[in-house]
Amino acid sequence: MMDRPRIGVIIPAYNEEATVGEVVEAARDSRLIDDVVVVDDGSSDDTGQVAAAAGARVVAEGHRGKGQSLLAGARATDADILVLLDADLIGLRSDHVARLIRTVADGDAAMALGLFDRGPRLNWLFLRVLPRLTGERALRRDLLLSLDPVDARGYRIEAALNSYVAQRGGKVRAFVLDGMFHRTKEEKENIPLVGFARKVGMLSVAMWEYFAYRLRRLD
Ligand SMILES: O=c1ccn([C@@H]2O[C@H](COP(=O)(O)OP(=O)(O)O)[C@@H](O)[C@H]2O)c(=O)[nH]1
Ligand SMILES: O=C(O)[C@@H](COP(=O)(O)O)O[C@H]1O[C@H](CO)[C@@H](O)[C@H](O)[C@H]1O
Repeated sequence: MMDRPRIGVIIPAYNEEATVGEVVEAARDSRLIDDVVVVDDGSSDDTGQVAAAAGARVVAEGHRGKGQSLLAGARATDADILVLLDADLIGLRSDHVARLIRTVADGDAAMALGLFDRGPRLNWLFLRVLPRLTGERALRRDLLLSLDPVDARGYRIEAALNSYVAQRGGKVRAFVLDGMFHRTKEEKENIPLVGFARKVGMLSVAMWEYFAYRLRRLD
């Protein structure tokens, strides 16, 4: 019988003590997981302690940005397939994680994308019309590590992966993870306007790179 692929979960986390524990627990509840790595990206709160208490392996090497943290997590495991999860998710369930894994493990797609549940109207828009920049995805570890680290920096990594996989003819399967959403930046910041400004900054980078990557080939 062929050995089954080893499955690793990589969770980049920057000051996510409020939610990282539940995300780790949802990942560990899925019997398919061999390794859960939280990359503490220089948090000033108890993110690392909360993640370790929930049963994750914690990698902490200072603050680098989201994309660089995901790559550090991918290098810290020998899993064949990786599930990438944000640390600020609310309502994540083990069956959500299992669906992401099975989509790739069963050969149905090279990359699976799990989108927030924003309600029927917005779900259609985010699934069918808008760039699918979700942080919840599954793909082979060697595919992620073959992306040029320059293209993986910060918030551009999702846009880069979308183009990188598409340019290689890889199939992408996207679906809504019912009932799942996240703590928004407005909720994370003491001053909601600061959170909104951070969100605009993040989306500006992601959207700029999304269109830039569509215009050039990623090696
Ligand atoms: O410099 C950063 C910025 C973000 N993140 C993590 O990347 C994920 C998504 O980031 P964010 O929450 O800023 O994006 P949003 O969820 O608002 O789209 C979260 O787990 C963050 O903790 C990180 O590890 N380092
Ligand atoms: O899901 C999305 O379309 C965007 C924006 O979601 P919100 O407007 O913050 O609810 O959030 C994603 O964008 C970032 C940049 O690509 C990713 O890093 C985040 O993980 C992802 O949540």
